[in-house]
Amino acid sequence: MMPTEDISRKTFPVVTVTLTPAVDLSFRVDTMTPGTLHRVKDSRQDPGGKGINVAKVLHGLGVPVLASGLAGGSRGAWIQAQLKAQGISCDFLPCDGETRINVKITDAEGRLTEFNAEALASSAEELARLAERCFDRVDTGGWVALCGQLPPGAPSDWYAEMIQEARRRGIHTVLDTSQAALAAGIQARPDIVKPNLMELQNWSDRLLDSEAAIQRAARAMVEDAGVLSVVVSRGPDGLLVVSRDATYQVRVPTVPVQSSVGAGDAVVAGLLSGHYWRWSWTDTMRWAAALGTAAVMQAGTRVPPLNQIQSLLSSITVHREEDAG
Ligand SMILES: Nc1ncnc2c1ncn2[C@@H]1O[C@H](COP(=O)(O)OP(=O)(O)O)[C@@H](O)[C@H]1O
Ligand SMILES: O=P(O)(O)OC[C@H]1O[C@](O)(COP(=O)(O)O)[C@@H](O)[C@@H]1O
Repeated sequence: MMPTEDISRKTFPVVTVTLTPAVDLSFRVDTMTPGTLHRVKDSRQDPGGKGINVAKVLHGLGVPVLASGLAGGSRGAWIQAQLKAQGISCDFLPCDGETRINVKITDAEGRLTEFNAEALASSAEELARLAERCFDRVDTGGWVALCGQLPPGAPSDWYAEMIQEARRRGIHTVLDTSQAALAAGIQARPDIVKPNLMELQNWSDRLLDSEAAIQRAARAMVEDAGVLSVVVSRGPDGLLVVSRDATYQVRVPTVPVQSSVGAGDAVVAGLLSGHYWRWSWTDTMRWAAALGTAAVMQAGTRVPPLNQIQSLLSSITVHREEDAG
């Protein structure tokens, strides 16, 4: 019998945190019409939740990663069993209750309709234990990816506290969340924030109906809050990347869409892998956009194959727009 890996002492260059995991149930239908019967063409079930998706992609790329978080019930056990079967190291604390199911429906035009159920509540003790275990397992100089909404019961500044503690320990952070957790989290100045357009719009409390408005909102995140880099994912319009001294537009090709679930998580994995390999920022942005675009070409949240990611790179453009300073 193969000895099982003892991960209790091992540290990793990247640890992902998923407080709100889910079993993602993905359906493909021709058209979505409320109030009618839909015959499902394809269906699949994936371990889901933003940090879990980031870990799956990083592992697929060969970047050592630990998926951590909270998971409850038989679905929580299923998620961990699936990750372990794929060879992904995980460290989830058990919590009371049954992990949610999120339903994702993609129509023939690639449009996604999502039903995300309420996540399990977590207690202050569980969150404190998780924070401690997460920091025990990340390399100094490594990265913690704080991904997804906060569960009921968590204070809205939980990510902000994690970011501050990470900085004290010499650990970098990437934040991918929404609503109050995003507003509080950016005040703690993570290294990277990855909002999608809707999350940026909610944060800025303005209609982002022009290129100039989108850029102003992203720049405000950098200048008002002090975030180092804001990477705005814009679906088929690629990425807008704003840092202190520059703004970049990353344009992606038109591709056939199987499912856009997890595309943003693939972008986060792309940013982390570029940092892990010490690539230039331009190469990292191009790679992250290629991962997002390759992800939409897969059913559910299947990890895109390397050759597909590589074949997209030449059709992705990175354009530096301006020097702000
Ligand atoms: N229809 C699409 N065609 C090509 N690439 C896409 C498409 N939708 C998303 N992507 C890629 O995936 C990335 C993340 O997508 P987005 O939908 O903005 O993220 P999120 O899942 O966070 O909402 C985009 O920046 C882009 O690279
Ligand atoms: O924590 P939230 O905001 O409910 O999101 C959870 C969902 O996000 C996902 O991670 C997908 O995220 P993205 O499409 O934004 O990359 C799903 O796997 C999961 O069902």
